[in-house]
Amino acid sequence: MPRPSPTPSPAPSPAALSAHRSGPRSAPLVLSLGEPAGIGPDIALAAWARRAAVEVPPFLVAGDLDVLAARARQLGLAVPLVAAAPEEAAGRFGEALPVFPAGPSATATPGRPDASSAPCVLASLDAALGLVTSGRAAALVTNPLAKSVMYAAGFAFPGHTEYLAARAAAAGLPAPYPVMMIWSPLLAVVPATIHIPYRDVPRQLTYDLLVETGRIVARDMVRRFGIARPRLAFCGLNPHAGEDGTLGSEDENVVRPAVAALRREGIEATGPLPADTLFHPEARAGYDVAVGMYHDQVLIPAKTLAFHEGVNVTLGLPFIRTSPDHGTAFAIAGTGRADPSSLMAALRLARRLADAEDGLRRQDGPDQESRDQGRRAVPA
Ligand SMILES: NC(=O)C1=CN([C@@H]2O[C@H](COP(=O)(O)OP(=O)(O)OC[C@H]3O[C@@H](n4cnc5c(N)ncnc54)[C@H](O)[C@@H]3O)[C@@H](O)[C@H]2O)C=CC1
Ligand SMILES: NCC(=O)COP(=O)(O)O
Repeated sequence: MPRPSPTPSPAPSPAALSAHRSGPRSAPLVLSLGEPAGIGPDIALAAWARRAAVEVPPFLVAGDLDVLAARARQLGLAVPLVAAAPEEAAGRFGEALPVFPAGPSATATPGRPDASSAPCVLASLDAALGLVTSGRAAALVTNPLAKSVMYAAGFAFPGHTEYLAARAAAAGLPAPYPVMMIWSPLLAVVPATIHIPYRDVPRQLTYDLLVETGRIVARDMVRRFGIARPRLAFCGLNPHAGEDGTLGSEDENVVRPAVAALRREGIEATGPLPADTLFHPEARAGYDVAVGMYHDQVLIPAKTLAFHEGVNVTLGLPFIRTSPDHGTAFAIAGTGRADPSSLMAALRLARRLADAEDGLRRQDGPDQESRDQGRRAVPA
């Protein structure tokens, strides 16, 4: 079988550009399908099935309806599906799971991923992105994709975080730098470096990266999360935050000056702090966001404390994007064992952030609204 090459769709859509006029408050959330051989379809169906019991905001899935229908049959879930435009989704959500048909079908069976799914994954993501940047959907929620599957098919980005920022920037939207945050009511963390090999961390951990990350986190915590003076705790890179420079130089030479620069800008930043003692309850009470130097330093405590409540939020994007904090969980795809709680938390947080953004836009007044209407949408 020829290897599919996932190609982002290039052409701008005039209809999408003008549709930004619709206000997010009236628009539903859009969920990408994610890796079809993983648990994305399972948790989308389960979230809809529990919509009344646990308050799930209306959403529609962008992607292949047949994948969802087949998974519902396999799981024995009576979830009616309806092809719908975003404008119809909220009205249909009570009776059926709305699906915005997009892209080719996938042939991979649950638990057995192969690169043939990549075009289906990417078409769903691009369609969802187009809906959110054109204002037809209020926020983007992404189901997990399998990075190795996408890489094998030629996908040139480490993950959603970097892909979405690149697409926004290519469309002329302001996307300075994408910042990954794993958020739960217990703990919010940001890895300053994201999906890179460990050996590259010290080299990529620069003063500029930390200052820019701190600025974006502080700004989004104020604007989107409503925390008036967010407290940012920066982990050290080395054991004991370098023990005054005796256990590595990065803490003194890179992290401390970056924290000082953020403080001069009025941002409440502290650090470098020893990471091993930053996550017990008393320590957590002292900050709003822990900024880690590498992925696992902060994702391990976040997922250990709140795996099923955790939400992956991308800060620094010109639109709202959330995601469950977990991956494709191939071993349990199609078995009925996938817990949809993290997806439901991602949907609820996306709704909350979109409503907050909408309120701010209204406060900013008609000038801001007309600037927003002039924004370029990322083509679906
Ligand atoms: N946002 C995204 O697109 C993400 C994608 N991934 C991708 O997922 C793939 C698998 O990654 P893993 O490291 O194995 O992590 P994983 O999160 O898929 O699985 C880790 C463990 O947690 C369990 N698990 C995960 N979600 C669950 C749920 N909703 N209910 C019950 N149990 C659940 C799995 O069965 C497994 O035992 C990789 O290809 C990775 O790239 C991982 C994280 C995020
Ligand atoms: N470990 C989190 C993760 O892999 C999520 O990546 P992304 O696809 O949201 O960029």
